[in-house]
Amino acid sequence: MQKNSTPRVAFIGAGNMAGAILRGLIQQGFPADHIWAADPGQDKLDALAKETGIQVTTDNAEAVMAVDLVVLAVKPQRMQQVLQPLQTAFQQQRPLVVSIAAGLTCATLQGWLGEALPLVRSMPNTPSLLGAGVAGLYATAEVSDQQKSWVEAISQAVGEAVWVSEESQLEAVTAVSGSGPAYYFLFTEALAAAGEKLGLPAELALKLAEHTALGAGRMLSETPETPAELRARVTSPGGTTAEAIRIFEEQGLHKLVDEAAQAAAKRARELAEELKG
Ligand SMILES: NC(=O)C1=CN([C@@H]2O[C@H](COP(=O)(O)OP(=O)(O)OC[C@H]3O[C@@H](n4cnc5c(N)ncnc54)[C@H](OP(=O)(O)O)[C@@H]3O)[C@@H](O)[C@H]2O)C=CC1
Ligand SMILES: O=C(O)[C@@H]1CCC=N1
Repeated sequence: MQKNSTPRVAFIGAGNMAGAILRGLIQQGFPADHIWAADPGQDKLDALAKETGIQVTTDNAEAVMAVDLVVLAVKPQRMQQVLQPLQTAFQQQRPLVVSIAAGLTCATLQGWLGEALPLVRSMPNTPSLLGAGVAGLYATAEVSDQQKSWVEAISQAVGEAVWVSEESQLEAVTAVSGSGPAYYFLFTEALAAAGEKLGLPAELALKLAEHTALGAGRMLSETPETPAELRARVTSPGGTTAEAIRIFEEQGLHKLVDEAAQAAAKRARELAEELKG
C-alpha cells in the first residue's frame, strides 16, 4: 500500500482479532504510525505499543478523532455501550466505520452511531496474523469507492477479501471462515489425540497433526485441484486412507459439519436479534 494513500486506522478494542489484523498489517509493511488501538487495558496497550510501534490510548474518542477509518473490534455484547458515548466524536470526524462484530447488522450499528455514517461490515479471521486471513465484506450505500478500496487494501494486506452482495450472507461467511479456523484446530487436536492413543508420544503426535494441516492447507491453496481431487490422490484403493474415510462417512461427517455451520450462522442471527436496540 502506498504511504500517501494509506488511511489512518484505529481499532476500538485491542483483543484477539484486532491484534491479529494489526500485527498482520505491520508485518506486511503498513506504517505503524498510521495505526491506533484503543482499549481499557493499559498493560495490554503498553505491550502492544512496545511490540509494534503503534499509537495507543484508553480513550476511544481520541482514537476516533485521529483517523480516517475506525475498526470496531469489541465483542458484540459490548458494542452498544462502546458506541453511544462516541456519537459526538463519530459525527465530528465522520470516519469510515468497519465493524468486525459477529451478527450485528448495519441497521443496528447505524442506530448506535447516532446518524448514518459510511459503514462496512467485515467478517475476518485470525489467520490474518500471518497474512493468510480471509474476510467477507459488505458495504452500505454511504461508502465511497475510495473507502471501499481502503477496506479491500487493508483486508488484502492480511489475506483475501471478498464482497458479498447481501448483508445476510455475512452470517454464512461467519459460519464458514470467521469461526472456521477453530474447526480445523479442533480436528488437529482430535487427530493428535488419536495418534497418541495409537502409541505416539504426545509431542510427536501433535507435530505430525499440525504439519499435516499445514501441508494440506498449502495444497488446497497452492494447487489447482479441488479438495475432492486432492483427497483422491491420497486414497489408494483398498488402502489405509479409504478405511479412515469410510468411518468419517459412515459416522456422518458431512451432516455433522453442516449442523455445526448451521449452528454458528443461527448464533450470529440470534446475536443480531438479542442485541438490536
Ligand atoms: N476472534 C475471532 O476469531 C474473530 C472475532 N470477530 C469479532 O471480533 C470482535 C472481537 O473479538 P475478539 O477479538 O475475539 O474479542 P476479545 O475479547 O479478544 O477483544 C475485544 C477487546 O475489546 C476490549 N474492550 C472491552 N470493552 C472495551 C471498551 N469499552 N472500549 C474499547 N475496548 C474494549 C476488550 O478488553 P477486555 O478484555 O479488558 O474486556 C478486548 O481487549 C467480536 O465482535 C467478534 O465477533 C470476528 C471474526 C473472527
Ligand atoms: O466466535 C465468535 O463469535 C467470533 C466470530 C467469528 C469467530 N469468532
